[in-house]
Amino acid sequence: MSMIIERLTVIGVGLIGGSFARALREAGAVGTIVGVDTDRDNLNQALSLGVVDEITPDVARGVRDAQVVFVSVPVCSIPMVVREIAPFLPPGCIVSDGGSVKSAIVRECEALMPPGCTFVGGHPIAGTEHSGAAAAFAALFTGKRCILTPTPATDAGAYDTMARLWRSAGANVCSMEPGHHDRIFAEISHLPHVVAYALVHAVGTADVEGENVLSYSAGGFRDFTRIASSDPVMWRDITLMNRAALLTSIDGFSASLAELRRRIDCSDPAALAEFFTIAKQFRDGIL
Ligand SMILES: NC(=O)c1ccc[n+]([C@@H]2O[C@H](COP(=O)([O-])OP(=O)(O)OC[C@H]3O[C@@H](n4cnc5c(N)ncnc54)[C@H](O)[C@@H]3O)[C@@H](O)[C@H]2O)c1
Ligand SMILES: O=C(O)C(=O)C[C@]1(C(=O)O)C=C[C@@H](O)C=C1
Repeated sequence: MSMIIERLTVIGVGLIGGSFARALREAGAVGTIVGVDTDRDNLNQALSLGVVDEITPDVARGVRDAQVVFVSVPVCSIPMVVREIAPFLPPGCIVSDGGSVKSAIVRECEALMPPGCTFVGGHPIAGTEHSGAAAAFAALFTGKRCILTPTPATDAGAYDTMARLWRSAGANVCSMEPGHHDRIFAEISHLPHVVAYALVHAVGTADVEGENVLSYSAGGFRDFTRIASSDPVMWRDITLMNRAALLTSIDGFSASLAELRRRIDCSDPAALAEFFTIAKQFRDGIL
């Protein structure tokens, strides 16, 4: 793989920013990688683990001479970080992100770009429940989707550079309108996380004759709730930023749960088997 850019700055060297850095280095797609993070311990760890080549807590110094700045912090902080770096961006710099919500970020960050610089929204559809530079690994994006969310304001060359970087990180790149992205991921990603957190909350506080119910958890509960171990700040921000679409998804889920409850309450075997069969067919179809 040939080099695509000489200098990349990653702001937020956690699971996603660190994995992007590791994957690009392994592919030989970047020269120097600079890491910026507000968590000094995490930043030092990123350097000692070889995730990045240089570190600084100072964003102005961090973006100096960067061809691409990749912002990978919790979604509500992304526009704030972009506002902070905007006066220091070198001419022609591309700013991109890995945030799980797109409409508000793309709208606000595009408006913050100085003349000659371009914002390209992005979202890799891969992750784990772990956080920080130590959790980052190069293969995270291999064979996974990365959605870019260009608008009429997006420079074609900048889009092409981000698409090439993500492909060299192993991802399959596609593009999507930001609002459409947010409605889809409210259903397929944000709703399951909210349901998993709610389920663990309910079972964790359930009182069955004073027993610690969680101590009886087995494969089913553990498989279903892995994602409830994800970072609370990341999910606080996602639910706040995609509030409207997520509330619609929660209403759809509540109706589905209410319908299942009704069928259980009626002790109707055929209606229950039908409900479970339809859900099983959907689930088997994605394996
Ligand atoms: N974890 C996933 O499964 C996943 C998947 C796809 C996209 N994302 C998105 O990627 C982004 C990062 O998530 P992550 O899982 O890598 O989180 P993470 O907690 O592993 O990393 C985020 C890093 O950002 C740093 N940070 C926070 N605020 C900062 C600021 N203002 N300036 C500089 N650094 C700051 C934190 O110290 C941390 O090291 C989020 O926007 C998230 O929505 C996450
Ligand atoms: O596998 C996980 O732990 C994830 O939650 C990853 C996951 C998801 O599949 O919903 C979470 C958030 C993202 O924005 C993209 C991917």
